[in-house]
Order: sequence, then C-alpha cells, then structure tokens
Amino acid sequence: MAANTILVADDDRAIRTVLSEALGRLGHQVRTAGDAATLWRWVKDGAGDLVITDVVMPDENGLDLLPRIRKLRPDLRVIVMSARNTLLTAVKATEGGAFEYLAKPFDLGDLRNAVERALSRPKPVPANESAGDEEALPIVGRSPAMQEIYRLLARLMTSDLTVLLTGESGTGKELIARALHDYGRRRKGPFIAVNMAAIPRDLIESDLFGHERGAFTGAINKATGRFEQAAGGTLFLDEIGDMPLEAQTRLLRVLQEGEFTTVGGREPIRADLRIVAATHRDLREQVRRGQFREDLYYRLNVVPLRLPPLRERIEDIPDLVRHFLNRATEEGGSPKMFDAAAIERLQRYEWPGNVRELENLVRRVAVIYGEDVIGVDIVARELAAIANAATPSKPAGESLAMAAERHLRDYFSAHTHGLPARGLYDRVLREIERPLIQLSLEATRGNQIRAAEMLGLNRNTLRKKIRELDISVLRGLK
Ligand SMILES: Nc1ncnc2c1ncn2[C@@H]1O[C@H](COP(=O)(O)OP(=O)(O)OP(=O)(O)O)[C@@H](O)[C@H]1O
Repeated sequence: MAANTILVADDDRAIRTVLSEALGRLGHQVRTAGDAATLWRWVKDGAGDLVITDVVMPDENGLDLLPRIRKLRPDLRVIVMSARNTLLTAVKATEGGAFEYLAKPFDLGDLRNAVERALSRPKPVPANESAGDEEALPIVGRSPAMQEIYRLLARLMTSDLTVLLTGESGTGKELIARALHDYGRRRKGPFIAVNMAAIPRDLIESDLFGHERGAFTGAINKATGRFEQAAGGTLFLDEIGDMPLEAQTRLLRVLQEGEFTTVGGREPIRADLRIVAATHRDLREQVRRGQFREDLYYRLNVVPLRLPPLRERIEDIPDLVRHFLNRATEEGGSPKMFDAAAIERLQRYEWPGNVRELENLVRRVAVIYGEDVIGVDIVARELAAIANAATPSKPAGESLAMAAERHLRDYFSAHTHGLPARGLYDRVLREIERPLIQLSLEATRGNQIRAAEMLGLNRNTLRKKIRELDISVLRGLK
C-alpha cells in the first residue's frame, strides 16, 4: 500500500506510541495529538489521509468532532476507538459516519485491518441522519462478547439486512431486535413482534400473511396479517424454529422476491419491512431433520448474531445488577446495593435462565429484603431456593414425570416477573409428543404402521401428528 499520512488523537500517550509504531511499520507517516483541538486544526489545514481518534479527550469528545470532519472533508475516513464500550458509543460513531469503530482494548491486527480497508476502499459513504437521542440505551454490558454485538449492531442500524438472533432463552434476543428497530432507519415505522410458539400452528400463516374472506372455515372476513401491519417498520419473528413448513415457504418468497400473497389471495403484495428472526433452537439441526427449509435458513442467516449465555460473560453481572436495582428504585423501591461477596457469588452461578433469571432475582431481592446492602448470605439463600425449586429430587432414578416437573419449574421460575407466552399447554405437549413420536419411528426404522401399533395410536392419527409436528420420516432405515 502507498504511504499515507494518518492522524492519531488520543490523550493516552501509551496508545499514541503503540499506534505510531504499528502504523509506521506499515510504511505510513503518523502524526499524533493528545487533544481534539490539534486534530481539528490538522483536518482544517487539509492534512492527513485517515483519522484515528479516541472518544473521551480532555477538551472535546471525538464523537462530536465526527460530523464536523464529515462536513468539511467528506472523503477523510475516521476510525473511532473507545474504552466507553456501550452500544450508544458504537451507534453514535456509526451514525456520525465513522468508517470503523474499535472497542478498547483492541487487537493491533484488527486495527491494521481497519486501516488498510479505510485507505483502500472507494469513497465516500453517504452521511446519515442522526438519531439525536441522548437517552440511555437499555442494553447493559461491556464484556468483549457484548462489545462485539454492539459493533455489529451499529453496522446493521444503517441497513435493512435480515438478521438472525440466536441464543438461549433470556439472553436478550427481543431486546436486541427492538434496539435494531429503535435505532435503525426504520425507527419511525412500527415494530411488530410475533412469537411462533404462541400461535396455534394452523393459524400462523393467516396471522402472518393475512387471509381473504372465505379462504378457510372461519375466515368470515378478510384480514390483514402482520407483514402488512409491519409495513415501513420491522417484523420480529420470535421462535422462528416453530414456524410450520407452509409458512416457511411463504416467508422464503418474501425474502427472495420481496412480496407475498395472503392466504386465499392471488395478488402479490410488496413487503416493505425489515425482518429480524430469533430462535433458541439449533436451526441447523432442524434443517438436518427436515423441520426447517435449508434455503430459508440461508436467507435468514444473512447476518447471524449469537447472544452469549450469561455464564460466558459474568463480567457483565455487576453492571446488570446495578441496572436492575436502579429500575427497582425508579419503580418506588428504596436504593440498594449488592456487596462484593454477593456479586462474586452471583458470578459463580450457572444462570440457566440467563439475564431474565438474574433480573428476577435482583428485583425479588429488592422488594423482599429491607437491608440497604445485600450480602452474600441473602444471595446464597435466594440461589438455594431456586435450586430447591428446580430440583425436587436427584436426577438419578428420576421418572419422566419428575423430569418434566423439574423442567417446568425451571421454566416458570425464569418467568416470575411475567407469565410465559400464551399457548403453553399445546407447546408443552408438543415438546413431549415430538421426541416420543420421533424415537418411536426410529425404533421401528421408520415403519409407521408398527410405530402406530406400539404407541397405541390409529395410523391416520400418527400420520397427522407427524405432519403437524413437522417430523421427518427417514424411510428404509436398515
Ligand atoms: N444486556 C441486557 N441488558 C439489560 N437487560 C437485559 C439484557 N439482556 C436481557 N435483558 C433483560 O432480560 C429479559 C429477557 O430478555 P429478552 O426477552 O430480550 O430475552 P430473549 O432472549 O428474547 O428470551 P426468550 O428466548 O425467552 O424469548 C428482559 O427483561 C430484558 O430486558
């Protein structure tokens, strides 16, 4: 690459030195400044081919400088680096027109990579309308895993790309989907969330795509679906793994052709929305089993975003606890804090219900206990109560009913702040029916007649269930 002049602004001398050396080694000229004013002077004088700036500097915030740089010299690319690793910083950097955002501490390899891209890619990028929103973002966490998510989110805000959020229950998938909408370019449109697991399967297609009058028994009037309701905005398809195959086919068409038809309708309707999907299941496994269309999987997975379980980012626990305590105080509780030993105890717990479970615990403690400072004894008592509720007996020698009860207790205790989504009865029965039928078919090598006999079901009933549960039958297994 030809030698370029790179302007570096950071009030930390060590960082200036490291960057000078690293970029000098690539053959570039490097000018370093310890404040924003010097950097701005150089930019005004027309110096430099690339800017690398810190956010918090003694005289001015680097992010405030961004729009001015963009206005004066739209071709000059800016890489923002910051130790203030919140989503807001990443979003502001991107909205301000930064070429790349690097959370400190960063890898020098990543920096070199960003510099090379910034100096070699065609220019310029159109400026973006600013959100102008100063309110604190609801997403908490500064762990490396969350910073990577913020970086990606900030990039995704300015596009309409389909996003697939994966992660265990309670990791914040809906929260992230909302942030994508609230800070994205469709924020003025509606945000419509639909949970596939909460709608009876035979109603999903008409719920999503709408239906014509008389399209099926009970369709007395024409009805618009969620796709139309979400026009101009974002449609959040939660638990996408529960979408029946027919609805998957229609969704695929939306993603391929940008249009859909209502159930019973013929006229194609243009789909003007962004789709964000989420699942806690392993969709690839579902593809392998024939329960999820492979072509749809690839269309949805344009930008995969995996939300890590809380146990993989325990460094976020102190911030999350503070956040939920503040919420409790705002709602009228007295201010409280957890002491260091209490936090450390929380960090040693597994959190199967992830952030939702932590939120429930903190809010419960905030209400139940009068102490201003919550110590490790209270936390230990609360965690023991969760463990007792979740495991009434040792799993060894556990009956099916006991195992089911244990799972359901876990499920309910992860929802103490609100009830699980509607349709729980059918959902739970399906969870049991699916493995039962699947394993029966495996045991009879795909022979449905024998499986029906073994189960004591009528053959037609078995066939209907196989269809309803989207179970793939591997025939001819030897
Ligand atoms: N990073 C975070 N910062 C603050 N709150 C969070 C964070 N992640 C999750 N939460 C909170 O935890 C709860 C669960 O989050 P959310 O409903 O988004 O999870 P989910 O992954 O969609 O769960 P499910 O798969 O069960 O639907 C919500 O109250 C949400 O506000």
